[in-house]
Amino acid sequence: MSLGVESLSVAGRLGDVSILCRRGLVTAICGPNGAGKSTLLSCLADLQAPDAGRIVLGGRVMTFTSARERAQWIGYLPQSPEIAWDISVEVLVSLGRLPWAEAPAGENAVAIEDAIRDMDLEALRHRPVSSLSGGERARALMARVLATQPGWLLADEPLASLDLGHAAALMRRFRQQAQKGRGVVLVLHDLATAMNHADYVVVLDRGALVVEGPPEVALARDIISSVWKCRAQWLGDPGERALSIAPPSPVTGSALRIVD
Ligand SMILES: Nc1ncnc2c1ncn2[C@@H]1O[C@H](COP(=O)(O)OP(=O)(O)OP(=O)(O)O)[C@@H](O)[C@H]1O
Repeated sequence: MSLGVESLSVAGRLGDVSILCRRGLVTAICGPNGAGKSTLLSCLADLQAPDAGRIVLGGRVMTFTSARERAQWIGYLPQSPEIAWDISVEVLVSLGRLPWAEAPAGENAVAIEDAIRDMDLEALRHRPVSSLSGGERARALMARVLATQPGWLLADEPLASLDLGHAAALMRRFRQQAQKGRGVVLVLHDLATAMNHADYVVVLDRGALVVEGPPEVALARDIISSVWKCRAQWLGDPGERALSIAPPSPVTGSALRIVD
């Protein structure tokens, strides 16, 4: 089943964008600051009504009978999530099971434990969220989304606060989620992560769709040059690529890649 938008417009932010994401795949949405990535993701999450166009799930206009049903289908991690109460990590993660409150208690407990383990939060489970570092907090919020086990996982810059090891581990989790048949859609600034870990890449610029396709097509150096205004070069082998950005003066380049 696919999730996408058809001719979507949000005044001043997105214009006439159409894309289709597929379950079982990791889709990355890339683009410079202000390109409309977060706006697109929040529309896919059904949290923002477009001015024109439609959001489609399985080929039909996306409609849910209740907020609970939407939460069962769509797990969403915003770019700057807020935590309203100073609860413990374990309680925060367990909130991810609210959409499945009627599921057997054992099933909910397993989902919560899996999410806590997957995000390396065992040692922090009893800590109040106010005492966590930025990256620990980000992992706890991601665990809450994973605990829901929704049909679609939508995450806006999920790696932004994570160290290298936790970022690599989270990308492995996203891959596993896709292999379980879920749809995974990530806003990513790190183009090497998108190149190495996404199956499909959507590039936005100034509210418009520039290109979509396999990473090597959508993130080709001429596209990086025209969209990000950088002279860039891919190094290494497929799946382990690093992006070298040419400096303004011919001194040195720099490259960083995350490899499993
Ligand atoms: N609430 C809002 N009201 C008006 N304009 C907004 C609002 N939120 C975002 N915008 C504008 O819409 C455009 C797209 O914003 P969006 O947050 O979707 O971009 P983005 O691609 O996610 O950017 P970034 O990489 O900086 O997070 C930007 O020009 C932004 O300034």
